Amino acid sequence: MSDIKEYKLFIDGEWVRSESGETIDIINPSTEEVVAKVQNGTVAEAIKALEAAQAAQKSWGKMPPRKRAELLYKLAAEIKANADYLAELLVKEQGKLLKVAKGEVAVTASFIEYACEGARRIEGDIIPSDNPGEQIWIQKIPRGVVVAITAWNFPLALAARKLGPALVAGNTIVMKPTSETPLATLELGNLANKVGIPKGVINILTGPGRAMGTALVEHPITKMVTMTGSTPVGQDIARNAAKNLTHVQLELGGKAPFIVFADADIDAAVDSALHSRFDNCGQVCTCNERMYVQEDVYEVFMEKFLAKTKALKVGDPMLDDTDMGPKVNKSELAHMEKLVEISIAEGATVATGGKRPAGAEFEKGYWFEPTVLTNVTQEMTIMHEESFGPILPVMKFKSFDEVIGYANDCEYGLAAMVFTNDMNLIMRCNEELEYGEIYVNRGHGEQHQGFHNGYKLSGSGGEDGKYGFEQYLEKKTFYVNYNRS
Ligand SMILES: NC(=O)C1=CN([C@@H]2O[C@H](COP(=O)(O)OP(=O)(O)OC[C@H]3O[C@@H](n4cnc5c(N)ncnc54)[C@H](OP(=O)(O)O)[C@@H]3O)[C@@H](O)[C@H]2O)C=CC1
Ligand SMILES: O=C(O)[C@@H](O)[C@@H]1OC[C@H](O)[C@H]1O
Repeated sequence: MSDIKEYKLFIDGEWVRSESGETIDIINPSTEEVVAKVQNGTVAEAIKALEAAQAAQKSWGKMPPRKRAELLYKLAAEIKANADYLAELLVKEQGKLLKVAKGEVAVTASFIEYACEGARRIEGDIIPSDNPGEQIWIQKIPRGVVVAITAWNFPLALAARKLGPALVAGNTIVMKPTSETPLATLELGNLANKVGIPKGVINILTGPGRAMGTALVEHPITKMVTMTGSTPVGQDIARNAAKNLTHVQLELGGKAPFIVFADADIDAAVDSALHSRFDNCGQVCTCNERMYVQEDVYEVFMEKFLAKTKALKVGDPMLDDTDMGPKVNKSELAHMEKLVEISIAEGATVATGGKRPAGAEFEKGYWFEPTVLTNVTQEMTIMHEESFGPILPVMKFKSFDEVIGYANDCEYGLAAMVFTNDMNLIMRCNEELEYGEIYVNRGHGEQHQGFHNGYKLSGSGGEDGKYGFEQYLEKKTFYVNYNRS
């Protein structure tokens, strides 16, 4: 009897095996071992989950928001109570460092708790009409059934980022985590049952994104799709959602510029640049994807930065002194190797890294060295294509206008990072950088009360904070005429 756990589909509060009779292997990126199996769900099961969510939404949406929040606070508490188990599951399925996985579990709970704080802030409007004896009421109501489709880099946190506001607002949810890293997300089903969240409010499916995802997006029961993932898939979802003009919220790819002006605190900039590129093996949507250093400080900056990059310890993500784990899968590793090959062919120099690390411990697993590329030009592929991995091209620049031109020369518009102590420069960057999220004198890292909002091909709608919460609510306008003389 295999001791590899087989997860089932979580539909209407029950765990069910897929009618497909097929499963998907979940691979540990550090060892290439199969750590679990999940159902290769079918379109019919996707529709069954939507129907369960629709049925449950009728009573869930009528529950006082505070009552909904009480249940979700309990879910957050259970997530924290199972932090070690969930963190180790994330390490096994995604390869992230245990210390980062523990952080992800904490953020998962806090995403839900933050959403719960909004339960008593679902506010509408009462507006005087132009007509005598008449009022205009604008009410905020749940949309209905929300479909949440998530990526593999922070799978549990991304699920909670959507589940929290969706459910507090009175919607029910069908979640389709990525086939790469669904395990920790599936565990939310057990915790939901444990705290008494009614059957059908949360449904969790696994199966091929293209088939199952499309079925979920196109179905008329679906009243909103919230998705985190790549730009091509986000565009696919937008096209498919158009069939029913379903509301979409898309958090997609990025190519964040990291700009260091001559007056910057160099040591602070070096540390932020290092973590904003190599944390989570560079698999963060707001990562420092390309760096621009003003020529006056380029040498001193690069000497410090390369020394710290070379000192990063790649290895077993379960060990506390490890700085970077593996890429999530084989194809992502191949993408790293391809990007380095293209960069060299286009004239770049590998200042450090650029290949799989040597050593017996790296024979299995999707390992790649922290890599810095110099002698790059703005026209090179690496300055435009998202790597979403531990590869950092660095360029010198002379003037403000030059670097702003480089930074905005991009099809993405999610995040940018700027280091300078000159307030005039800070305000000019704020005005001229075409990015939805700008970090000044610090590395990346959103906060729940902010607004995670990508311009251009980085997304549409944005999430987090009060503006993200609003997306989960529909508005109903009510003209009340009592002018009866
Ligand atoms: N802006 C942000 O906040 C973030 C952006 N990202 C971006 O995500 C990308 C990496 O994540 P990755 O998981 O590879 O992204 P993908 O776009 O490949 O997949 C994202 C999700 O979409 C599903 N999916 C795939 N095809 C379809 C479809 N046609 N219709 C509906 N759903 C579909 C996938 O399922 P399956 O895996 O089963 O195919 C997965 O659950 C990077 O580009 C990164 O920049 C990542 C994190 C945050
Ligand atoms: O999705 C990402 O890459 C980031 O938004 C990341 O996801 C959850 C964490 O809180 C964010 O840093």
